[in-house]
Amino acid sequence: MIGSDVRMENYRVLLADRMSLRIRPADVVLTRNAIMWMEVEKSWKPSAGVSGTACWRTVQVCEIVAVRRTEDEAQENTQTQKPNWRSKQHLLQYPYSFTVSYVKRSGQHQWRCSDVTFYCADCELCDLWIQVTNEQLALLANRPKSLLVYINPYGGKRQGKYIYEQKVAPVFRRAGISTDVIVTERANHARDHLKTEANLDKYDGVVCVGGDGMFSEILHGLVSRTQSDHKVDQDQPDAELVPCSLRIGIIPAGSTDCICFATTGTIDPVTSALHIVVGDSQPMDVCSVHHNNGFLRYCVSMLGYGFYGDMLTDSETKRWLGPARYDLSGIKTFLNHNYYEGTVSFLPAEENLGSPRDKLLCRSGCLVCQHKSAIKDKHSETSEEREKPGSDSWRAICGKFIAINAANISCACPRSPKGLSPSAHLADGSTDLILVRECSRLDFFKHLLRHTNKEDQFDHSFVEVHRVRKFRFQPNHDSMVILEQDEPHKEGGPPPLYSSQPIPQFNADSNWNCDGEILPHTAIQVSVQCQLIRLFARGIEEQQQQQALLEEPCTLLAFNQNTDY
Ligand SMILES: Nc1ncnc2c1ncn2[C@@H]1O[C@H](COP(=O)(O)OP(=O)(O)OP(=O)(O)O)[C@@H](O)[C@H]1O
Repeated sequence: MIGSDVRMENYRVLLADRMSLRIRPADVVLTRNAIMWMEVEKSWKPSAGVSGTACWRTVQVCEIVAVRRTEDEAQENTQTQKPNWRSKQHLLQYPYSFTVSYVKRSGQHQWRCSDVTFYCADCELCDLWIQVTNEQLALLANRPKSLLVYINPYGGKRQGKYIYEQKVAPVFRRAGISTDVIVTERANHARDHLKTEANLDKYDGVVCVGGDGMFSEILHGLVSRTQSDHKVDQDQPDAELVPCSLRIGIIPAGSTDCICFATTGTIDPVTSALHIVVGDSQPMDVCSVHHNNGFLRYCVSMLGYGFYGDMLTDSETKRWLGPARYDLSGIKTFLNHNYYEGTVSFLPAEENLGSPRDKLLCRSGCLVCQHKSAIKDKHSETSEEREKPGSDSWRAICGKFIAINAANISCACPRSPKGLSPSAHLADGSTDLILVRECSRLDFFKHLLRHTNKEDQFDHSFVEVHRVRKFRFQPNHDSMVILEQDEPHKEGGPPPLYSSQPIPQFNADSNWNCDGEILPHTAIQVSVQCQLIRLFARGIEEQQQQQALLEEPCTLLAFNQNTDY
C-alpha cells in the first residue's frame, strides 16, 4: 500500500496551466516526477473544446537539466529574427517566459541538452513555475553540486581542454554545478593530488577528462585515498577494501575510451556531461592485483597474459607508430604463436546469477548486478574460510596457454563489438576468466575471428571460461616454451622445437597486460572488489528502452478542455 501511495503521490499535480508554446496555446502540467505539455490545435475553440486525441510530451523531472527565465533571450530573438505581426502580438499577449532545459535522446545512446520555452501572460505565474520546478529539482539528492575536474591536455588528439571548455563546462554552468578545474602538468599528477592533497569533503564527485589511462590514474588516486583514510592496508591481498564515496565522471578525450563506452554505450562528451548533471550512479567492480604480499595495480577492464601481454609489450616499442602499432603488434604476436606453461587456480563465483555463456548482456538496470548488490553484505565467517586459497572451493588448472584473460567487463569496442566476454557484468562481483590452451594457429585465428561475428567464441575444445571471484597464476619457470610451431606436440610425435635451440630473445614468461599497462610480475593474485567505485553513468540502455525514450514518451490522451488535472 505504501508503494502505491508513493506512486500516486508522484502523479499528484503540482501545477497545471494554459500557456503558450511556439505561438500556440499549450496546456502544461507539472507533477512530482514529470513535466508534460500539449499544444492545443489551431482549430481549438474555447467553447467547443478539441475533439479527437492529442499528444502529451513528457519529460521526467529527473531528466530536467535546469529551468530559468527567458525574457532576455526572447527579446534577443525577436530583434534578430525580425518578428512578424503574429509573433509581435504573441509577445504582447505573453510577455513572460521560462525555459526548461532537458535531456533528449538523439539515437545510438547519445544525449543532447534540448530547450523548451513556455510563454505566460502574467509574471507571477511564470515565477511560480520556475520556483516549483526548481523545488522539485532540489529534492533530487543524487545530483552533484560541486565537482573536482582533472583534464589531461595530452590525451588522445590533445583536445581535452577544448572539449571540456566548449562542450562540457556550458552544460555544468547551465545546471548550476560549481567546479574546480586542474589541468595536469605531468603523468600521475591527478593520482598524486587525489591521494594526498585534494580536499575531497568539498566535492560530490571527481571528473576525468581524458582516456582510459587518465581514468586509471583517477581510480588509483581515489581508491588509495579512501583506503588510507580508513586505515586499510592495500598490500594485503585479502583485505576488504572500502568503497569510494565520491562518484567518478568520465569525459572521453583519449585514444582509448573503453570504460566510457562500456558504461554509457557511446563516446560522447556531451552525453557524459549530462549523465553527470542528472546524477546517475553506476557501481563498478575493480580487481586488485597483488604479487606475494605487495599491491601491484587496480584493474577495471581486462587482464591478459600470453597473447594480449605479448602484444602490449611489443607495441610499447612502437609508440612512434601511433594507434597503428596495435595492429602491427597484433599480427606479429599472432604469427609468433607463443604459449606459456603455468597453473591457474580460481574461486568460482557460485552465488552469482548468470554465467559467461548465458548471452545475458549487462544493460541499464541489470538484474544480475542488482542481485549481487542485494546479497553483497551477507558475508559470513564460513564463507571467508571457503574463500581462502587451498580450500575445497578453489579449482586449479595446469597447462600450456596461448592466452589467459580476465574480462571484468565485456570490453566491447568498435573493433570488437562483442568484446572479450560479451556477457561479463559491470558490477556482479566477478570476472570472466578465459583460458585459451595450446592449439594450432588456424584454430586460434578462428577463436579471434569469433570476437567479431555472432558465433560463440568460447565454443572451442581449447577454450574454457569461468566466472570467478578470485584467481591466481603461477608460471612454470622450468617449462620450455614452444615457439614458432603450428601444431601442439603430440605424445610420441617428433620432438618440439624447444627454446634450448638457438632462438633469439627467448622468454619463458609473458607479461600481464593490466588495463593497457605492463605488470612487473608474472605470478599474481587477483581479487574482485565488488562495486568498489561508482561512475556517473547508468549502463547501456536497451535498444527498446532507448527507442521508447527517443520518441519522447508521448502519452496519448483524449483531450477535454475541462480536464480536471
Ligand atoms: N600533463 C600530462 N603530461 C603527460 N602525461 C600525462 C599528463 N596527464 C596525464 N598523463 C598521462 O597520459 C596517459 C595517457 O592519457 P589518456 O588515457 O588520457 O590518453 P590516451 O590517448 O587514451 O592514452 P592511452 O591510449 O595511451 O591510454 C595517462 O596514463 C596519464 O597518466
